[in-house]
Amino acid sequence: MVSAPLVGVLALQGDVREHRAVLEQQGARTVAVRRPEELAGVDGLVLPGGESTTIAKLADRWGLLGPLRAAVRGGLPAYGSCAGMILLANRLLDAPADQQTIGGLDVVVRRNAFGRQVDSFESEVEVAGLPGGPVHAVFIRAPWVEETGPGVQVLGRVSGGPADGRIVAVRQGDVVATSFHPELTGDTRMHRFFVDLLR
Ligand SMILES: NC(=O)CC[C@H](N)C(=O)O
Repeated sequence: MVSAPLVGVLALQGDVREHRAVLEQQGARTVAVRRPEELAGVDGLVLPGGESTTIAKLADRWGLLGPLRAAVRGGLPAYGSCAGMILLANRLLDAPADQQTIGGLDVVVRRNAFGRQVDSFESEVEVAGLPGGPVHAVFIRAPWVEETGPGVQVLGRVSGGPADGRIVAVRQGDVVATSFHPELTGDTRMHRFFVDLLR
C-alpha cells in the first residue's frame, strides 16, 4: 500500500505541467522523466498529450524507448492521454511508417482520427468506473481506438455526432488511455482513478 505513489511523467514534450498538477492534487508525488534513470522507483507512468511523433523521436534519441517499453511490458501501470494513447498503442493507423511506440495496449489507434471539421471539439463521455456522471471530454487533433484485442476493456465511447460510438477510453490491466485530455478541464476523476490503481 503506497499512500503517496510516485508517478513518472514523460517530460519530453506536451502538457507535462498540467498532468503533474492534477496528479499532485490527487496525493501522488511526481517526477519528470527525461532519462532512463528517472524511471527508477516510480509506481506508475503518465504519458502526456502533445505530438506523438515528436515525443517518440525524442524518446528514441534520449535512449528512453527501450526502458519505457521494458517498464510497461514488465507491468508498470501507465496512463496516456491523446498523444499518450498513441504511444501506448501496439499498432497505429495514419502514422508515418517509421513512427515508433512504447506499446503495451493491444489496440489499433488511428491518429488525428476525427478529421478536419472536428479538429478540436468537446463532448460528454460516460466513462466506466468513474462515478458522478459523464466526463466533459476535450479532444484536440485526437486519436480514437479503431480495434481492441481480447484483453482490452472499452471504458468510453463518443455519443452522438459524426463520431458516434467511437472508442475513446480503454484499459488493459493497469494500462489506461483516453483520446481526450482530462488534465485540461479541472475534472480530476480520471487521474484519481489512475492514482487509486497505484495505491
Ligand atoms: N492533443 C494531442 O495529444 C494530439 C495528438 C497528435 N495529433 C499526435 O498525433 O500526436
